[in-house]
Amino acid sequence: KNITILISGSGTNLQRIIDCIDNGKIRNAKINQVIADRECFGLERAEKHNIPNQLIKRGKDFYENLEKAIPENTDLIVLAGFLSILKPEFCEKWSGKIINIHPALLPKFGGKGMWGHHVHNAVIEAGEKESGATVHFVTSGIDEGKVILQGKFDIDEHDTAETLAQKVHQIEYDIFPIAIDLVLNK
Ligand SMILES: N[C@@H]1O[C@H](COP(=O)(O)O)[C@@H](O)[C@H]1O
Repeated sequence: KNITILISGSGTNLQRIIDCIDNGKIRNAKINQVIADRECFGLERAEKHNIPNQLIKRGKDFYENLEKAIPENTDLIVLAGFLSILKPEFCEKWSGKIINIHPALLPKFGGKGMWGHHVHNAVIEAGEKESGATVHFVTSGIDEGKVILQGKFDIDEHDTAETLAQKVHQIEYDIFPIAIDLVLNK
């Protein structure tokens, strides 16, 4: 099965997915394309692994170009730290075939502007006792799609947005491959 991965950043989740396809943790999967919406290190990871990759800059025609760039034979679109909001028409066309990872325990701390340290700061300011990550289906409602898998941990009194980000990443590296394998091989 072919998966297309959309990224915007350093691509540590992309790297984890590449490694888990190589080690068989994710079965029956092949990355047919990596697409970034900005210059980022994730593209270098794809290049290093000889995975077809391209940069589609935001701005005029971004969504048209993105639509055209998704290979016809794609079975699943995986958002791995992709920061552009997908248009409702795109989400409907690929309904049930797009998943995203979010660095918090949805439905809390989701929605517009809730990404990166903004999320972790909000979790700390709210005095939450636990945090984690969520893999969910993507719909036109930002971070509202059906949850596939979550992983969590207890927040300790010394945690900061930085330490939360690191702990959340570890959770992401555990649950994302399992969720992708689940969706692909159901
Ligand atoms: N949406 C969020 O963006 C981050 C991307 O990290 P990376 O995979 O590019 O390292 C991840 O924490 C993900 O939850």
